[in-house]
Amino acid sequence: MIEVKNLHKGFGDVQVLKGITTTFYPGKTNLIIGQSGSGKTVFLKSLIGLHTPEKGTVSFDGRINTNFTEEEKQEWRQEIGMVFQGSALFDSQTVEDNVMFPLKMFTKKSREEMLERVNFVLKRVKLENSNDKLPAELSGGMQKRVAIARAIVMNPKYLFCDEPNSGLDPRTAIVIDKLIQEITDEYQITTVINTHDMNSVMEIGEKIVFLNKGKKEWEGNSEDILKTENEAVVDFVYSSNLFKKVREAYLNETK
Ligand SMILES: Nc1ncnc2c1ncn2[C@@H]1O[C@H](COP(=O)(O)OP(=O)(O)OP(=O)(O)O)[C@@H](O)[C@H]1O
Repeated sequence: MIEVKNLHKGFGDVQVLKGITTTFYPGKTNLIIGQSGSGKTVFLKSLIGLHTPEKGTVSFDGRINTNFTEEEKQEWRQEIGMVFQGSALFDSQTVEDNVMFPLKMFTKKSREEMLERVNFVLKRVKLENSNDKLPAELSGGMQKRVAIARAIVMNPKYLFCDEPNSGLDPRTAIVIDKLIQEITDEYQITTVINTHDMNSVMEIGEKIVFLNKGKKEWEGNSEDILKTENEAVVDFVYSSNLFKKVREAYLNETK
C-alpha cells in the first residue's frame, strides 16, 4: 500500500503539486489522469523518490521514503518495478540480457537461477523463445512486454508505469493494459500508472486519480467516472464524442 499525504512539490516560484492526498492499494491498477501539465509526471517522480517533496509524505507499507537510511533506500529500490514510456530497453542487448539486468545488478543469484527467473517472467508475458532476439527485431507491443518482464523480474511490491501504451495501436494497448492488470492482481502489486489513454481508464481503472492544476480534483473507479457530475472530469474525459456517447448510453441504461 502506498499512502500519499499532503504532497507538495514546486520548482522555484512554480508550485506544481499542491497538497495531494490519496492511497493506492495492493492488487489494484491505480491510474493517474489529467491534462497535460497537471503534474502527473512530477507526481510519479515524487512517489519514486526522483523528486523530494517540500511538504507531505509518501509511505510504502508504513515506511516514509524520505526517512530511509541509505541501506533502507537500496532495499526499497529493489521493491520497485518501472515501465517507462517507449520501453527504455538496452538496444544492443538481447531480450534475455535486458530482463536479467536487475538480477545481475541487485542479486547474487547464480546464472542458472537468474535464467530460470528470466524464463519464468518471459513466459508470464507470453514471450518464451525470444531470449536471443534484439529489441529492434520485436514489435512495439512485444518490446513493452519485455519491459514489463524486466519490471517484474525482481518480484516487486510496487510497479510504476509511465504511459505504458504510448505508441501502441488500440488493440495492442488493451493487451498490455490487461497484462499489467493481471500481473498486478496475481502478485498483489501496488501499481500506479500515468496515462492519457481513456480506453485504459474504462478498461482497467480500478482506482483513478484525476489531477487538475496540481490538485487532486477527483478520485473513483471506472464505473464512478461514468456517473460523475464533476465538471472538470466530464470536460476532460468526455471531450471525445465517442466517450460522450458511452457515458450517455451508460447513464440511460442505469436510470
Ligand atoms: N524539473 C522541472 N523544473 C521546473 N518545472 C518543472 C519540472 N518538471 C516539471 N515542471 C513543470 O511542472 C508542470 C507539470 O509537469 P508534468 O510533466 O508533471 O505534467 P504532466 O501532467 O505529466 O504532463 P504531460 O501529460 O504532458 O506529460 C509543468 O508546468 C512543467 O513545466
